[in-house]
Amino acid sequence: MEMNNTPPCPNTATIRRNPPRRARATPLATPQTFNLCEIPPFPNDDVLAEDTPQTLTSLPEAEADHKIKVFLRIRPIISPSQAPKAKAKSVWPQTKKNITGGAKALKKKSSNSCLTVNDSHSVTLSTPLDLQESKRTKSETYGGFSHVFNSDSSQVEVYEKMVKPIVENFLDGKSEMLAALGPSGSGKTHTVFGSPRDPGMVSLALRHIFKGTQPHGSKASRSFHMSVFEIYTERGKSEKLLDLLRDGGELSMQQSSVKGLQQVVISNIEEAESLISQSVLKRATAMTNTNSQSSRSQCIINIRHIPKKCNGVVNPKSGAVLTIIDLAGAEREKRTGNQGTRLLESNFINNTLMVFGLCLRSLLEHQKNPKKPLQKHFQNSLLTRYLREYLEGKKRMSLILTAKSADDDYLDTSYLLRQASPYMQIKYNEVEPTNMISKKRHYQASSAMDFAKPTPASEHLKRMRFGSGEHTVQNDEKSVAEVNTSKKDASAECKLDTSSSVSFKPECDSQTQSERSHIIMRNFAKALWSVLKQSNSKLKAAEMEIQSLKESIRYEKEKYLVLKKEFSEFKACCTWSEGEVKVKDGVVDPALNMTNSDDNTLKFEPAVTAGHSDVANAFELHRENSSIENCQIIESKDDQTNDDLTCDEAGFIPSPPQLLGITRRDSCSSVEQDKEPDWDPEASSKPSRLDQSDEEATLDNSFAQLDSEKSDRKLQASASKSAHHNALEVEVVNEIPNESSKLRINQPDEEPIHGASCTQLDSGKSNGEVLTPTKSEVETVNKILSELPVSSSITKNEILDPSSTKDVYSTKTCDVVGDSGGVSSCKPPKPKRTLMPSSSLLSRDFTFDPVDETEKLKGNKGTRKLPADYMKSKGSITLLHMLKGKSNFA
Ligand SMILES: Nc1ncnc2c1ncn2[C@@H]1O[C@H](COP(=O)(O)OP(=O)(O)OP(=O)(O)O)[C@@H](O)[C@H]1O
Repeated sequence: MEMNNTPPCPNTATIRRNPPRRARATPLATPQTFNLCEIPPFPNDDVLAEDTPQTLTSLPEAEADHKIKVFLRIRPIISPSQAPKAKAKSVWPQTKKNITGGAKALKKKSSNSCLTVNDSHSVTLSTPLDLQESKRTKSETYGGFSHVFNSDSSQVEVYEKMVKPIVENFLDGKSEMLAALGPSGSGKTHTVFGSPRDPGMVSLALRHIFKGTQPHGSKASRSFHMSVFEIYTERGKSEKLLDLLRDGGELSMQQSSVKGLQQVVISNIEEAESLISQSVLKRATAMTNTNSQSSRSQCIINIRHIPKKCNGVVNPKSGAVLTIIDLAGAEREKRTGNQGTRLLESNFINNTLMVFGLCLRSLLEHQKNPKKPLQKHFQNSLLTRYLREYLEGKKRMSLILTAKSADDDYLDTSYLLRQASPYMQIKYNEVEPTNMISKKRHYQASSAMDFAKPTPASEHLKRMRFGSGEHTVQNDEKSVAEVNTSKKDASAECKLDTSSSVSFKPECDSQTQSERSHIIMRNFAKALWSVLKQSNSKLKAAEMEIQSLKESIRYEKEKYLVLKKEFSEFKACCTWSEGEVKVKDGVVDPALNMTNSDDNTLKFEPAVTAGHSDVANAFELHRENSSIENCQIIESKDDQTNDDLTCDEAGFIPSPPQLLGITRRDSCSSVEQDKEPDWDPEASSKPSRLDQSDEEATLDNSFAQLDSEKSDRKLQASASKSAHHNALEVEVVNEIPNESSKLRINQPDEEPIHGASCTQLDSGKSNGEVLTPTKSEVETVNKILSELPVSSSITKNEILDPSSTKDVYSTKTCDVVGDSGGVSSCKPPKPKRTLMPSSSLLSRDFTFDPVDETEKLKGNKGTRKLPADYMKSKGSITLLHMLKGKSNFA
């Protein structure tokens, strides 16, 4: 139906008013003389600012700043009667467009609007009545626009809200791109270029640029260059580039760079508007059914700032490019009715716009899902190749969507909104820093000067470029063309002397060195600052850890104090009385401290420790009148620590080996522990017999008990003592049969020969069997007694009768001591400071044969059990041997 109503495409003709194109001569670059100015201070504050720009600005604003801005402008509905008027007013220089044809072609439009502005950021697209049957939805709402300009919006309003921020960013050194996108006749060209009476964004931006630079006197420090070119198709065969500036010709593109593009220096608004009007006249346009002056090409306007060198330092506030693109409108064949060349142009335009949209869609999908690779759609058209960095999100880009709101334009508007509204979600991947842009431009300009004849200095400059790649090289070439174009302009500030030979002044070298140093220092400061931040975070973490450790230490200290207090309280619970040790809770620390009281009673101050609950020791050492020394040690069978006992010099000092010599009830007596040691006279009066078999049995029993009750250490010590004296027992019995006044010195782990304790042991084993000395022993004893000069009081029976009240050895000891010390023979010698073991008592009076078996025993020191053959008779033989030695000594 629409096809039938569409008028046939008029015979349109593309008119170009530009002069014939001819090849330009290869430009020669010349060194540029730069004015020296003051070096800006190093931005320490900016580099070392603690707050990043993201933190300074609010998050939504910062996030929005890194997204593509999409604006929507709704063209007013133009009635057919207004069309000629509008046509007459809109175009600056009237071209030879087929105005009449276009006017005729203008179809009578519906006055109904399908597009309603909800607010400044959203619109609602309503389906026209004639299409509601075929459409599922009656209306669609599109939101998220940076701003929606309704049909009443003026150019100035659009500029203020859309382009002005872009221009300000451009003046601040940020590259920006603004592209007008929409269907044919929607007002793209009107928005971009406008008319002399109603100038568009380009003119307003130029006015802003020069208005803003003039008051600051920045004419000397800022230089703006402009280049305008178009991408068109010639009969739909191929894409071509055309420089729209005067004397501009065909251009070529390598990668993403346009070769041979003129860049004209513009110093004021008049010059700039003159260039713009010339470019518009030169641009290819044609009359279609939808637009009497439809653009047939993609027009690209670049306003670039080439920074001037000031003492070799680029002004960081400069160096950016503002790109404004007036895209050709998408056309539907049904609407335009294009045929022939127009149809080919229409296909080219639509294809270019499709590639443009594919690039943006691929970028959006790639950003949503990084695993999805970024498609290289940009390679499919010159436009997208040129805009590659923008379409890859590396530079800032804004889109102005122009839409027609009439019901007849519903399909075009719906397609535009559905296609372009997702673009507002695109983010900039990496935006070139301001300073880097300026430096890059500077290097491009520097390279342009050295283009004709590369010198070592120029090679040095190339090496200094950041992110150097083919694109940079191409930009250099582009800059060469631009710079060489600008030299033709008389008003250019930096005129290039083409006649002069190419040379690189040392000044430039020093300038580049200074710039390089500047960049290095800035980067170093940034790196240092990042390191400091990391260190600061680590330091904070370490401080937190230290704090937690302090807390734990404090807790442990408190715990320690509580335990200490409990310990002191427990210690206080242990009461001590003279001459005895009372243990509470059954815990006594075997590490006893002994003190000598005034009444010569040794007190043991046990240190109570945990883990000894089964220990119940009571030691009592009592000394009376310093003449009689009684020592009684009551030891439980669980005692395992009596070898730790010590004694001060004033009294009895039971060194560990000595204590081992004290009679141990568990080994030599059957009396129960925890009782006052009872001396069983009956047991002591029992006849004992020195029998080898019994001795062996007794020894075995004794060792067996020791093995089960004593530690290895004590056993070794005992064995050592027994090795010296081989089972001696000395017992001093007072006249008064007081058990507490008994002094027993016994080697429990050695072979007991005489005495009550031995009787006890023997009784346990032999069941009362009477032991009778052998004949050889009797003879030996008689012989010895006969040789002893001081043993008149000792009879054979006393020696051989173990049941005698007086211990033969005790008596013998008394006699010996009495002889040597002049003390009564019935009393023991004055107490020594140390309690010598039984072996010591004998060894101090007896001289031993060096070839004694004791030496042999040393080899068995530490063994639990002596050889059987050795143990059989050594006890008695050793005793006799010692007695013999004593007699020899005497
Ligand atoms: N906002 C507007 N106010 C008044 N007139 C407008 C407005 N927008 C567009 N026009 C008029 O509409 C007509 C078409 O506009 P324009 O040529 O700018 O469309 P276009 O999108 O550039 O079309 P094409 O893509 O075919 O070049 C022009 O005569 C223009 O003056």
